[in-house]
Amino acid sequence: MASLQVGLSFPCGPRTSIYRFRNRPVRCTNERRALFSRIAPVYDDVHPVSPLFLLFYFILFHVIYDFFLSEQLNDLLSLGQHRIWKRMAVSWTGAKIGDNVLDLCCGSGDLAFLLSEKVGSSGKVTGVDFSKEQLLIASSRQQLSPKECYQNIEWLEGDATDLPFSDCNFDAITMGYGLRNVIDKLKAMQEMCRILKPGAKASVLDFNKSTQPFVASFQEWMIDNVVLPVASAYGLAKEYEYLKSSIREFLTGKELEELALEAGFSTAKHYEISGGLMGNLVATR
Ligand SMILES: C/C(=C\Cc1cc(O)c2ccccc2c1O)CCC[C@H](C)CCC[C@H](C)CCCC(C)C
Ligand SMILES: C[S@@+](CC[C@H](N)C(=O)[O-])C[C@H]1O[C@@H](n2cnc3c(N)ncnc32)[C@H](O)[C@@H]1O
Repeated sequence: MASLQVGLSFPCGPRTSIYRFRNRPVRCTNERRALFSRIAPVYDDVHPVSPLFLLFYFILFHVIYDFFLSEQLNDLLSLGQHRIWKRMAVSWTGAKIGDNVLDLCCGSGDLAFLLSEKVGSSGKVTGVDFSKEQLLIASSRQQLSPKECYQNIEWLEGDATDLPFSDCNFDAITMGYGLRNVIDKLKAMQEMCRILKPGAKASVLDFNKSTQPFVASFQEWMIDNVVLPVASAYGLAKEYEYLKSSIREFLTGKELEELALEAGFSTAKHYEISGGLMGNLVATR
């Protein structure tokens, strides 16, 4: 699979790069990419100053948005719980110092940064996402952090269903709030299985599609009455509206376990988190 580097004039460190390796022609996939790119900050590209200043404003805007809006929004909506859920997802991978690990659908990089702390400077983390806007935020967060180990992260633009890695490559994979948004979920799981080393784990964190009517109703009530009103105040109502239908159309824990086995994993266990509102699939190759 050919990898073609995108010419981004972004002040990245020597080990930071963003690659593009394939455009997916599927309209629906493009729509989802557009949705996540809209959630990433937009900026005014008609500015009568030099390209260097433009770049500066662009980075500043992304950083401010990321730290003071995006982060706060998920913190607010989950009462800070999403940080704990993400730490749990990383722990479940069993990643350790020196490992070569992957964060699929990395978005602005929360899980990749946690993985980076686990594997240390002797390890390597790759963050893959199909939204360039999300990757730019991730990259700017990396550049602004004083943490030395974060220099072990590389960002790649790509599709979870068609990954540019050889077989048996990674010691662990995380995927946070990604699989629910992927159209061909079996293909994504097959790709994860293919690129993991034998015995290595994929940890897939997402909203849980509960089979208990009370939990499912409470989850929907929270989305309608807490998440949507708060997201509206941030101008993101449309983007968050998509949450409820995507959870309804998602797979239950049992179905996720079956999907992982069908994709070739040898074992799969789904754990419910926070009373069944969230879930984490742990699949071992
Ligand atoms: C970080 C979180 C979700 C990421 C996320 C996933 C998506 O699929 C999206 C789709 C469209 C827009 C945005 C996203 C998105 O940000 C999880 C935390 C954020 C949630 C919005 C909070 C959900 C609240 C729960 C329903 C109830 C929480 C109860 C808690 C124990 C207090
Ligand atoms: C809700 S965000 C989650 C980001 C991050 N993992 C987190 O937990 O904060 C979902 C991300 O998945 C990405 N995504 C969705 N489908 C994808 C696909 N088929 N291939 C690559 N990335 C995808 C989106 O661009 C978005 O950044």
